[in-house]
Amino acid sequence: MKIAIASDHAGFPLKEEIRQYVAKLGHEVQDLGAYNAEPSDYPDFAKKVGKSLMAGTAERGILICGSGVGVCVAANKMPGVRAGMCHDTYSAHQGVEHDQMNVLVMGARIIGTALAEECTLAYLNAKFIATEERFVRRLNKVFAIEKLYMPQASGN
Ligand SMILES: O=C(CO)[C@H](O)[C@H](O)[C@H](O)COP(=O)(O)O
Repeated sequence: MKIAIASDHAGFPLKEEIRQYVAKLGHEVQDLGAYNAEPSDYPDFAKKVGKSLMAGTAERGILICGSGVGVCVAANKMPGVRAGMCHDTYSAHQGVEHDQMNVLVMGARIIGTALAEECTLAYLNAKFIATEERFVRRLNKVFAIEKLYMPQASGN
């Protein structure tokens, strides 16, 4: 898969580990920064990953900041982005299977590298279960909210 990854300065060290891990798994990784640990602003990086998803140049995203909260809030302001902060493997795969999460968010000040890698693997291997009518029904309600409050949203 094509994976867009980004972080702010706080997420930079973990982003570097996860970038290498995702590449080792055989995915095509787009590293959208930060490229060093100089202080930076998390919305700039959330926007880069969101734009990559909206343009279709990436199928999934990974965002990392200090706690995960900042990039998660910012990314979810963009149409078509369904970002979820996951620091456990259950949420990391269930978020895709039930909710079609397309951005995995983690906090570098919260989670260690080994668990972050396991969450990343669970996320990347998971697929939305489109055969479950209730998941599709709920997702369509999410699209409806997006259409109502983000008029430019495409709904996918
Ligand atoms: O972790 C965050 C809060 O959710 C932010 O996204 C930033 O990473 C954090 O605020 C950075 O903190 P710093 O004190 O500026 O290093």
